[in-house]
Amino acid sequence: MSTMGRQIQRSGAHHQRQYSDHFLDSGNGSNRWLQSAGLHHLQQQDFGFCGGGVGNGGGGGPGSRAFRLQRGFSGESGLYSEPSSPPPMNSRFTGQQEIGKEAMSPGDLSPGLLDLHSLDTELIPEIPTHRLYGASSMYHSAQGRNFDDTDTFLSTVKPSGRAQGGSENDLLKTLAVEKEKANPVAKIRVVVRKRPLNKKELSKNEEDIIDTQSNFLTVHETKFKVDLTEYEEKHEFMFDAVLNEEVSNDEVYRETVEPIVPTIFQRTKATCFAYGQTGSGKTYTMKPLPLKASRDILRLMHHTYRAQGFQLFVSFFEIYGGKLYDLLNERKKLFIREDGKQQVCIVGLQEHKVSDVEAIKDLIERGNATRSTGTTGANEESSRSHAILQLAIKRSVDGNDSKPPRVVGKLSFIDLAGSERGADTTDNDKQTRMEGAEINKSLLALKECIRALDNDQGHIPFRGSKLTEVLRDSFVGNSRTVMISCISPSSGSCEHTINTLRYADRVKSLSKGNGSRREVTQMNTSLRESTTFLSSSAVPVPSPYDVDELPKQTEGNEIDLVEEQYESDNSQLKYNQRLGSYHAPAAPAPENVMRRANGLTQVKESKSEPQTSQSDDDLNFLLQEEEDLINAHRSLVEETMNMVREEMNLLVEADHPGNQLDDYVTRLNAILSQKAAGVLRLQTRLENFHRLLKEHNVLVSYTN
Ligand SMILES: Nc1ncnc2c1ncn2[C@@H]1O[C@H](COP(=O)(O)OP(=O)(O)OP(=O)(O)O)[C@@H](O)[C@H]1O
Repeated sequence: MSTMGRQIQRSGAHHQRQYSDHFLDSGNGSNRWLQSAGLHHLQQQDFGFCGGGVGNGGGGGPGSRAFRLQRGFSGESGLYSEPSSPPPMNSRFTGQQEIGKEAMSPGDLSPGLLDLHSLDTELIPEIPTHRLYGASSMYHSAQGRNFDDTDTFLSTVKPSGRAQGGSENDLLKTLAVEKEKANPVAKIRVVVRKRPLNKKELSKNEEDIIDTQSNFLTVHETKFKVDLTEYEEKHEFMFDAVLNEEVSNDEVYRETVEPIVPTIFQRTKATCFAYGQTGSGKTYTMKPLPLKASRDILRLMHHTYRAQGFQLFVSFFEIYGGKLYDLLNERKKLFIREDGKQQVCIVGLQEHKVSDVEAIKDLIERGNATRSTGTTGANEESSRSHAILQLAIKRSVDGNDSKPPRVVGKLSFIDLAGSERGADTTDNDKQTRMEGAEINKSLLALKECIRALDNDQGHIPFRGSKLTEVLRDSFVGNSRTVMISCISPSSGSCEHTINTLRYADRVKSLSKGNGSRREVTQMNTSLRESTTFLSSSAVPVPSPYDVDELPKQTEGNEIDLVEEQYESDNSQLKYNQRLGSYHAPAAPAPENVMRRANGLTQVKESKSEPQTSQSDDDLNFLLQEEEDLINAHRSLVEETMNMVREEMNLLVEADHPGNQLDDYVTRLNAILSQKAAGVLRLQTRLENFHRLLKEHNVLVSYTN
C-alpha cells in the first residue's frame, strides 16, 4: 500500500477508533489526541460527559446519571472498553533502537550488507554543539542569521509548567525539550537558493522575476486577463533562509550543513537534500557540500574526538527508475531487503573507509561520473535519478577492531531528480513515464516522511518510495533535515519555480514548529483576491461551458485563458478553505470550480482533449487533493463529535421520566441520517483520491 493509501487508512477507521477510545478520557489524554488530530480547538469545549466536564463538576459522582452513562460506555457496551492511554508506538520503531545489529565487516572497504537502519548507535558522551568548534560565530549565516531553533514547540513549554511538574508525561516532555534545546539545530530547515540568469536565458531576454529580501521571497508572475491585458500576480513566501544569486557555495554550506555536522557525532542522522526543477542548480549546490562536510568531520575526528576510535565511511548510490545502483562499484545493482526485525538493508552496497580529504574527493568524483543522466530541453546534463551520498561515522565496539564498527551518526546528501520530471508521466516513452511516476512517488513520500518526522509521529511512512525506504534511518530517532530548494530566476521558469516553492512551503508549513504558513498564505490570498477581483470585474468570466461567449479576438486562446482563470480561482478557493473561511471567488461559481478540480481525470480520459491540457504540476495537484481530503476528514470528525454530544444528551433525556418517545425517534433518526451522509461524502472523496493516485501511478509496488 502506498504512503497515501496507508495514510488514508490511518486517518480513516483507525483514527476514528482512536478518537472513540480516547474521547471519554479526561484531561491531558483527550487533549493530546485532539491536538494530534488537528482538532485542538475542541479542547476547550465542555462535552458534558467527559471526566473533565461532568465528572469533575460535582454532578458526576457515582450515583449520577452521567456517571452511569460513562460507565455504560466503557464497560457494558464494550465499545469504549480499551485503555484510555494512547496505543504504544509501533514496536518496530522503538525496538530497533536497542536491538539493531550491524552486519558489516571492518576494513577499508566494507562490502556486503549495509544495515541502514541500525540504530545501535554508540553511546558517546554528548558534547553541547556550540563547544565543538569553539567560536559560535562559525554558525552565523551569510545574512547574519543563526541556525538556531525557531521551533515554537520549544518556546511554548513554559518554565512554570516544568516547575509544577504535574505528571510523569510532563516531566518526560520537559526532558525531551531540554535535550532538544541542548542541540540548537532546527529539526527541519528549509532554505531557498536562487541561481543567476544563465546565458541562454539572457540571450532570450528573459527577465529575473524573483525578488529576495532577508528570508522573504517574491515571485512576480505575469498573467493575462481574458481580454489579453497583462497583469502581475505576486507570490510571497517566507523560509528559514533565502540565498540570492550572489551567495557563494561556501556561504550555502555555512547556512545549511555546517551546523549539523557536529550533531552526527551525537548519534544524529542528518539529511540534506536539494529539490527543484531541472537546471535550477541542485547539482551545482549539492556537489561541494559533502567534501566541505568531510573536511569538518575529519577535523572534529582529529581534534575534538582525537583517539576516540571514530572512523569515516563513504558510500554513494543512486535510485534510477525505482532501482538502486552503487556509484562506487561500477553501477552494481543493489537490492533493498527487510530482515526479520523489519530492518531494511541495502544488499551489496560498498562503504569506503576514508581518512583524508583527497580520498573522499576522488570517490565523489568517481561517483558523479557514474551517475545516470538523460537529455531534456532544459538541461543537457539533466538527471532523472536521485543520487545519495552518505558519510557515516562509526566506532569500534570497546576498541575491538575485529568486530565490525557501529554506526554513530550519518550525514546523507541527496541530489534529487529534477522535480518537473514527475510530469513525465504522460510524455515520451514508457521508460520516461515510469521514471516520472517514481519521481512523483518519491517526492510525495519524502514530504510525508518529513512531515511525520517533525510532528514526532510514531509512524513514519517510509515505505512510500524507494527513496524514503533507503532513508528510513534518517527519519527515526535523532534526526535533522535540511532542504535546499533551488530555483531559476527566469520568467520562462515561473511555473516550475512556483511549484518548487509551494512544495518547500508545504514541507515547512506542515511542521509543528512553524507559524509562517498562515501569514504567508494570507498574504498570498489578499494578493490573489485583489488580482481575481481585478480580472473578474474587468471582464465577466463565463461558465466553462459557455466558451462561445468569449471575446472572438482571442480565438484559439479562449479555452486556455478560461482554464487559467478557473485554475487561479480554484487555488483561491482552496487557499481560503485552508484558512478556514470560504470567500467565494467573484466568478466562476463553486460548482464550476469543482468541475475543474475533477477535471484532471476527465482530461486524461478524453481522447479529444489534447495531452498538453494536463498541467505539468501533477505533484502539486496531488498534494493539494491530499490536503483537501485530510481537511474533509477532520471536518467529519468534528461533526461526528458534535453529533455524539447530541446523542449523549438525547440518551440522558430518554432516561428522564415522561420522555417523549416520538421526539427521541425523530431526533435519533436525524442524527443517524446526518452521520451516514457524512460518511458517504467522505467515502466518495476518498475513492476519487484513490483513483487519482492510481492514475498518476503513485501507488507503490514493492518489487525490486
Ligand atoms: N548559483 C549558481 N551560480 C552559477 N551558476 C549556477 C548556479 N546554479 C546553477 N548554475 C549553473 O546552472 C547549470 C545547471 O545547474 P545544475 O546542473 O546544478 O542543475 P540541476 O538542478 O542539478 O539540474 P538537473 O536536475 O537536470 O540535474 C549549470 O551549468 C550550473 O553550473
